Amino acid sequence: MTRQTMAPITEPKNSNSTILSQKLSSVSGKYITIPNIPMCEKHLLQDLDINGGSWVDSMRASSPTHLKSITSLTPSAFPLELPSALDMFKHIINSSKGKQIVMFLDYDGTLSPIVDDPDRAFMSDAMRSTVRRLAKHFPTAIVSGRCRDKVYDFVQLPKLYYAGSHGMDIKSPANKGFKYPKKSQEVVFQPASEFIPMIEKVYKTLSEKTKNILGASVEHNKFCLSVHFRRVDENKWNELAHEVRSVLEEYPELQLAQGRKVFEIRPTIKWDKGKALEFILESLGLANCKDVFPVYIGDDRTDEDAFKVLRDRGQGCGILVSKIARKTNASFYLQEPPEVMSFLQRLVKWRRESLKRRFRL
Ligand SMILES: O=P(O)(O)OC[C@H]1O[C@H](O[C@H]2O[C@H](CO)[C@@H](O)[C@H](O)[C@H]2O)[C@H](O)[C@@H](O)[C@@H]1O
Repeated sequence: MTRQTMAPITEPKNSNSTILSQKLSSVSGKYITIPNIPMCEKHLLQDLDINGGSWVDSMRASSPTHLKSITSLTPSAFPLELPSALDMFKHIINSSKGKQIVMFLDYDGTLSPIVDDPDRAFMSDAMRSTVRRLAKHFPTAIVSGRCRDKVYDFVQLPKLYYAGSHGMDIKSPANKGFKYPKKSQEVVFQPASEFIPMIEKVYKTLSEKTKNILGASVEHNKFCLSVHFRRVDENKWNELAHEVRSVLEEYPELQLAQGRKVFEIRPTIKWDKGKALEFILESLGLANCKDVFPVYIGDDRTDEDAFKVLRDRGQGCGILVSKIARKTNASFYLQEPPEVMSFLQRLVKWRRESLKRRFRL
């Protein structure tokens, strides 16, 4: 199944990737258009093991309190034995030698702590100033499930790429600053724009159907929706999942994924945070470059698509933010946002020192 839409441009890396290879081109100075972003297989509640009884287990599994922490596990019990990105900092830096580092940062749970109220997931001033300094040295993108405007309001830094709605809404900075490659282009990219009326309709229906479930909330993320159950009593999860499933059965064009105590509803197009990463590299003129070192830091299941892209490309590294042992395509872990901040600060420090050495300042 294919659709006519705006899309990028990267060479398929494997048979699953059906994005057409096409040179970046500009329409109206800003938009990139190519036909045919394919639809992907629909995932519904049953795909999440949420059918017949086991779906509450799946909802429960998105709660760290039900899982073992990395530190409580012996290495052999933690199959991937991920090393800490802080412990491996020198190794990461050595691997990036002679390459252009490009930073990709998830927002919730990576730059800001997970909190009960999604509207109050503020990042600290210290984290903001760390990201500001980071972006002075490396092209930097925020990649989030939230809608782009909302994540921008939280981050408030103009010289970054922002990829909202799980990568379905990408905008480059107007004024990039000197750290961006000369070849980079200004882009706005929205591959799911035709789904806006449908998302609007489902938002209204789901808000209505869940309004009597105490603590449930539906967040409108423009090209996708988040149904939150962090504040819903566990004995109401069954009812909530039933409502979500009954609505989505009417919309075969929408699929469901699960994040951290949240159902993520999005169009069934083959577009995700991994594709967003590739798109941004392409718009920076770095997609086919061997000397690029993308670093993607994220905590969510949706970030796995980006980790996998890096693993498949054999470039850069994925860093999972988690205190919880889980299967991942990331190469390293950091435990929580404060560790993310330490890692980013070390990166800035290392970069400043190497510039000083180079220019003997
Ligand atoms: O891709 P991200 O930036 O990580 O966004 C994923 C979802 O994050 C938000 O929800 C999560 O964080 C909330 C605030 O800490 C928390 O209350 C919720 O339980 C988490 O799932 C955001 O509200 C969603 O819209 C994003 O899709």
